[in-house]
Amino acid sequence: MKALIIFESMFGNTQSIAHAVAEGLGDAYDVRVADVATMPRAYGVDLVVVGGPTHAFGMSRPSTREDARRQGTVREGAVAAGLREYFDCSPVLHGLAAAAFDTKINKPLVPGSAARKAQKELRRLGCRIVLPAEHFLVTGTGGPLLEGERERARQWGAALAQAAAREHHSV
Ligand SMILES: Cc1cc2nc3c(=O)[nH]c(=O)nc-3n(C[C@H](O)[C@H](O)[C@H](O)COP(=O)(O)O)c2cc1C
Repeated sequence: MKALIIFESMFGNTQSIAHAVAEGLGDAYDVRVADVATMPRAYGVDLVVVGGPTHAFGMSRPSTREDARRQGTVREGAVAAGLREYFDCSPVLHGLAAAAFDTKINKPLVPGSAARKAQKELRRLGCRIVLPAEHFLVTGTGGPLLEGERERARQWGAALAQAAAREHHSV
């Protein structure tokens, strides 16, 4: 079975979580981790996972990515496109198993989530959500990740593989 993890990441934190989720998916899947900037096609895959940084309470926009660039050194190509632009030009993904995650600042009182918005887009495209949107925390805008978040992401990936397998058997 094939899984595609599509990540958006300005400073590398969401990228790191994407790779940890890939580790968690483990042997059950042949996993490809792809930068959203390459506009990877979710064609011929059994599971798609999308992840991005929370910007201004939701998914990034060109203006928030420019803001990120003003705040630090961003990954090459990261300003050009994000999950929002990916969804805008994605074909329908009817019945595809899917899940979303984000990274966000470790401040409980700051609301909003890129993953919840991404999950809504996945549903709009016809995906079946196999696990609810998950969040991984950074200590500041540029990171680093909170201690233990990479391991938690690996566990989430493993839980995702199990949930998708249960669904697969029940249809
Ligand atoms: C312009 C901008 C807006 C942000 N807005 C939020 C926000 O609304 N809520 C939040 O929790 N974090 C916010 N953050 C922090 C990002 O979530 C954080 O930079 C991101 O998780 C780091 O991941 P990355 O290294 O993959 O880009 C914002 C960061 C930037 C640059």
